Amino acid sequence: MTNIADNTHEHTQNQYANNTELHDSMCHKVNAIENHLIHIDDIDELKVKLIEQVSKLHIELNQKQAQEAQSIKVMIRSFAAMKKQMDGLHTEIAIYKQGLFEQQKFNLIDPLTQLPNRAALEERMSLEFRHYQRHKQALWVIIADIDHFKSINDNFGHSTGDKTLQVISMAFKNALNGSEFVARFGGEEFVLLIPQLSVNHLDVLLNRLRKKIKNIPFKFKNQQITVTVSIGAAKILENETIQDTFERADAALYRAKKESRDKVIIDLQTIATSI
Ligand SMILES: Nc1nc2c(ncn2[C@@H]2O[C@H](COP(=O)(O)OP(=O)(O)OP(=O)(O)O)[C@@H](O)[C@H]2O)c(=O)[nH]1
Repeated sequence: MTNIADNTHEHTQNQYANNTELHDSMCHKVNAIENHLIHIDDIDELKVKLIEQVSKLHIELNQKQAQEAQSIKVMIRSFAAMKKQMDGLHTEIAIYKQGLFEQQKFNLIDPLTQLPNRAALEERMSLEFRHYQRHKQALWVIIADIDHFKSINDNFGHSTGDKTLQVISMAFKNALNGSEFVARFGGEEFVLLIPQLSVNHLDVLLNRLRKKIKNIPFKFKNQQITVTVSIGAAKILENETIQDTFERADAALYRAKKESRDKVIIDLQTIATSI
């Protein structure tokens, strides 16, 4: 693009210099005609001189016209080349934008489970928190953790562990509707954000999910294996941050692990404020 602009600029400057030269020369001839008209009395001599000057003027006028036509041609060519380059740039920008968008999406997805990752969760938590501040609708933070997952890795290998994570991720994903959200927080831990449910409904939903996972017929090395999850849940309270809610859900999960595993515990403070 810069090259085209530079060439066009150079051409225009040259044309301007040539035009100025032609213009001066034509003015000179017009002056000469005036002089002849004033100073030559003999009609025949005057006629000869005038014909001479006018024919020179004709030639220069033609040159001027040719130069102007050439300039217009150069301009049209430059604009066409610039437009082509602009179109190319637009295409490049669109491809670049698409790549950036894909990259951003890629950066927010956990490659193993295809669930949103921890970065995506943090984005979503901020969004849900702002929504909560505006509308004060119930918002649940739920942390689920696979029980004794280390023993699956230890007994059946890391890739079996990976497959287990994929299957359980699917179960989480399929149990939720469009307004609900699940992310792989890390390792064998998942975080769910669920809006608007009452304590009882949430309890039913989470226990249904827990049982569904427990009933998945895992078979490793010809051995039937039951995989369970422990779940802790907390509802956001007035005047707390979503990080506070997260901490309470984590404490509830800790209790579920400690009490028996394969269990759902809803944070006590949440229950007290919901009665
Ligand atoms: N296969 C596999 N294992 C993982 C991955 N991320 C974390 N882990 C394993 O998950 C296991 C988690 O073990 P722990 O934190 O002891 O938890 P646990 O065995 O589930 O025990 P509890 O949570 O107390 O029931 C560790 O062995 C990690 O190596 C992963 O992406 N793939």
